[in-house]
Amino acid sequence: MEVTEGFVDDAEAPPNDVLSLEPPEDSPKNFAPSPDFLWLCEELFIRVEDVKKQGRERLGSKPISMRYYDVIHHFVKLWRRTVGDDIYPAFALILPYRDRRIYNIKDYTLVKAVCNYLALPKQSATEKRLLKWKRRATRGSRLSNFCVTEIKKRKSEPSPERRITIDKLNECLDQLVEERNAKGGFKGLSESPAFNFCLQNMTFVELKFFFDIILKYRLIGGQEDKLLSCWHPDAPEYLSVVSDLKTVTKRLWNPENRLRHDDLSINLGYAFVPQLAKKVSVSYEKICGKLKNDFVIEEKMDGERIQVHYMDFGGSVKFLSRRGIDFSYLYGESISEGPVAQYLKFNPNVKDCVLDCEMITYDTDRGVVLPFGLVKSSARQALSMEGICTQGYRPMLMVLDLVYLNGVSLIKLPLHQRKEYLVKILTPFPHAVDILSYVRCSDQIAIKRSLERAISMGSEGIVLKNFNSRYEIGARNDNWIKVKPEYLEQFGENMDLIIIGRDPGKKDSLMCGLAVYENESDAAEIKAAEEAEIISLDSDREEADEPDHNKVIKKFISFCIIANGISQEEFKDIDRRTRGNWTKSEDRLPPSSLLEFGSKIPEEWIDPKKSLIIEVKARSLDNTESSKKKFSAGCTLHGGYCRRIRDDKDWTGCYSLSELWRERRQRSGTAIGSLNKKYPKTDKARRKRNDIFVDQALEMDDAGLKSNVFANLYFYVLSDYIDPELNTRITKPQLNNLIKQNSGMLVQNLISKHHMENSFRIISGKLTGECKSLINRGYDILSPRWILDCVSYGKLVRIEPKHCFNVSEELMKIARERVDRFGDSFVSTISEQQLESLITSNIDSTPVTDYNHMDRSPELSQVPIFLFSGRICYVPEMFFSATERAALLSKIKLYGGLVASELINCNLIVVSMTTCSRDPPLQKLRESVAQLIANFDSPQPIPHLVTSEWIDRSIQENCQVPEEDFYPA
Ligand SMILES: Nc1ncnc2c1ncn2[C@@H]1O[C@H](COP(=O)(O)OP(=O)(O)OP(=O)(O)O)[C@@H](O)[C@H]1O
Ligand SMILES: [Mg+2]
Ligand SMILES: [Mg+2]
Repeated sequence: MEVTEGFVDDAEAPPNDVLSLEPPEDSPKNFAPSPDFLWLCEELFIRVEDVKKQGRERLGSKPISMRYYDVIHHFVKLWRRTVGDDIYPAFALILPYRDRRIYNIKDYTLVKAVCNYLALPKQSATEKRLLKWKRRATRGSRLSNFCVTEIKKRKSEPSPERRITIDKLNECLDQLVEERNAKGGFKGLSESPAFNFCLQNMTFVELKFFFDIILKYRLIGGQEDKLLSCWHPDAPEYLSVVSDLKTVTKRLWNPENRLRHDDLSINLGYAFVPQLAKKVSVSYEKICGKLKNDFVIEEKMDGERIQVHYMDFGGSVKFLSRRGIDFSYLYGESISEGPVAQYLKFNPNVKDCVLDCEMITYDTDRGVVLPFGLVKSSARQALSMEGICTQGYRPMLMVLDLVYLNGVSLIKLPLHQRKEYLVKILTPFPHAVDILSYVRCSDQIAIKRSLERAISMGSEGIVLKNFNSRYEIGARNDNWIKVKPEYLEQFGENMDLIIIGRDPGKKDSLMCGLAVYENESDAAEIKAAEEAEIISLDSDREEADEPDHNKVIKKFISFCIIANGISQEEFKDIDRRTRGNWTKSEDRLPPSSLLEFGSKIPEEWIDPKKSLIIEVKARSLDNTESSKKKFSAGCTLHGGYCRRIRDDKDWTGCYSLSELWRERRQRSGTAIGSLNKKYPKTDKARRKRNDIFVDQALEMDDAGLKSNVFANLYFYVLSDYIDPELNTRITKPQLNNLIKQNSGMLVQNLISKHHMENSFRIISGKLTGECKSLINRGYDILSPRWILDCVSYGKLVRIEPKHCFNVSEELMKIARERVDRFGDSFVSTISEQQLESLITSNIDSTPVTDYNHMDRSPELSQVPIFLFSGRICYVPEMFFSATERAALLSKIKLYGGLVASELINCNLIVVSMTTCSRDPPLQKLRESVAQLIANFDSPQPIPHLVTSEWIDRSIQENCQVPEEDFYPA
């Protein structure tokens, strides 16, 4: 069908009211001249401060939030009655951090400029005092107070003929932006005419708030939403869609005129928060149900989310990140230029439109789309126009959705219709602009097949979208579901954590935190707010633990320390971008309403709202008793690694406590805990994988041959065993098997009398009921550890404390004499696993008898020879020469890793560095990996696949680096 200008009007096209959604032409006007800035200070800022000062002590019976509301309501009414309908000039000053103007003024800059203005000598005592203002700060005091105090001492208050109006101040600020950002001619703040004009003409009261504004302080801290919703009930939500105060105030000035849901929508030229995909861990069947058995399946592309605003027939094009950062200078500002924009081939009748896309990287040398990992690292260095297309890479726009067309928002249309329109208006251009393909499906088999296919193609996963769903701005719900394989040796997805603390002495570690959402705020406040109709309460109970952009972050809590993966440049970058925002903990701790620590307190902390987000690779969760106390989250990450600074996210994008809990719940799933999740007992294929330990035990005993180690001994095995170092479960049948293979005899109960006391061993790793009663009857119970050690050493090892689960005093005494203070055996040779135990116990100073109950120690991974501990690597022969492979294997073993002989047994696959993602052997290998999940009805953990470079880099960095960055390209 030919596309005609009016095709959106066709019968099947959007309902008519969509067409009438053009923004109203009339814009708000003020009838009175601009009020004085002093008036704003007195009518709003000071009154808000007064409420804050009075605090929670009740004045009359009004709760504090009502008192704030009164002040704000009064101000808004006053503005409307005495000034007019355009409140933008005031909002820009009241909400400076929401204002787009960038001044680049930090504490330091301001202090220097003020001292300069006071004509103080360099490094004066005053200057030093001001720079250290935080030390003297009591709660609620700010740098602006201290600056004004110093000015007061030396200058008298000016009494200008005319006060500075709000408009005049805004002009000064505009000018300040220009001065501060002027290329080449950059001047210090003290030389700024705009700044000096304000200093000379403002009263002390005004000055204080002026300083706050240029420092982008939260002037009415916490009351922003009240202010916005007092002005217009839809303003808070609308601001979250358009992220621009000017747009909000221009559109929303008559409270009678409510936005329809659609208006919380796409605005040409302004970033909106894109719809996100939700991760669910349920069966494919349930997923189908959530998607109403009618959905499309797309590949999950790994790049950066980007939205294209195409305007004026391509005369102007904008590429916006989801935070509204404009990347048009990189990709092109109109269709006549730029590495991407010039390839946007739209039907000539398209005047304007908005596309939801993913920007990926295309390898021009080899003609492939780069797999994950490389995209990000290549994009990171390529933030200049020159950088972006050189070195054989180029950006490629993968279009996912069409959400706006010729003045009309399409978000109400069902997905399939948006997709149909998309292909009608846009012609792909090879390697530069493409439309993501999809298939329509209805059952779980399709999901499973697609996931298998994604794995065998080396892709990140798939995204499923309800065929008939509308586009929901900023939502993350069941209409878009992402399905990725789980990975072995990894805890959930990478987490985006907020930096909250650091120890400046230790240059290489950062404390990170989680967000806690406001699910239940203080009951009195909710009531007051409800009465005042200033917040709408979320009634959707089911989604209660679902964070989305509408939810408010209540506070942050400490979670972990990240010591790996942060390069020197990244440290400098973090430091530069947070300078001036750090507080020494010994001077002052953060209010616990903002940031909460456990027993571990960093030397310096930062307000999370002024901090940065890093993407952290999460290997496993440590919820030992000690970490429960150390971090306010009640657990911590073990082996976390910083993959990158997330420039595309701010503090609101922080991973949350509820997400962590969901992940934990899902991991614990059906069985007892995370250990079991990997190897559900019920499943055949799983059980096979579980043979790994047995294999190893046998392998150590020379090529898996049976031995006579247990000849003439009888065994009674009571329970499974969880190996504390490998985090692996060895089941009772496996233990029995191991005993049999090594010539031991099994008894099924104790009634059989045909054995002699001293040729009989009871084995248990758990205090079961039966075990208890046997202990009470005076039997010695040995740990399965003893079985494993005997098999490993190929002989009956002498009983040491670690082999004793519960034994008589006498036996324990003998056992103790066989080891030194740290439990190191005087007799047996030592395996790496055991050395690991020794070192752990040494560090923890755990009593020697406690081995069996020990957790894998986090400190351990810092010892280089345990770098790969827990890793079981499958190194397929076909990718290496014999010598190469032998070298690699010894490296793995040297650093504590194990080698598996079969794919099914491994938790990491290593191929050679020269392997190309399209090599047929690699494709076959990935197909085998895909087969691992073939018999399951929900996503299963699979091993990561890396090139041998991962081994080298891990050794070099002395920690396991992110696997996804070492995928064969
Ligand atoms: N077919 C697709 N449909 C929707 N989103 C896709 C698709 N392919 C890739 N994406 C990307 O996946 C992201 C959502 O996936 P996910 O929530 O796992 O985020 P992510 O890739 O980890 O990145 P982030 O942490 O930024 O959200 C989207 O923001 C988008 O950038
Ligand atoms: Mg992504
Ligand atoms: Mg993510």
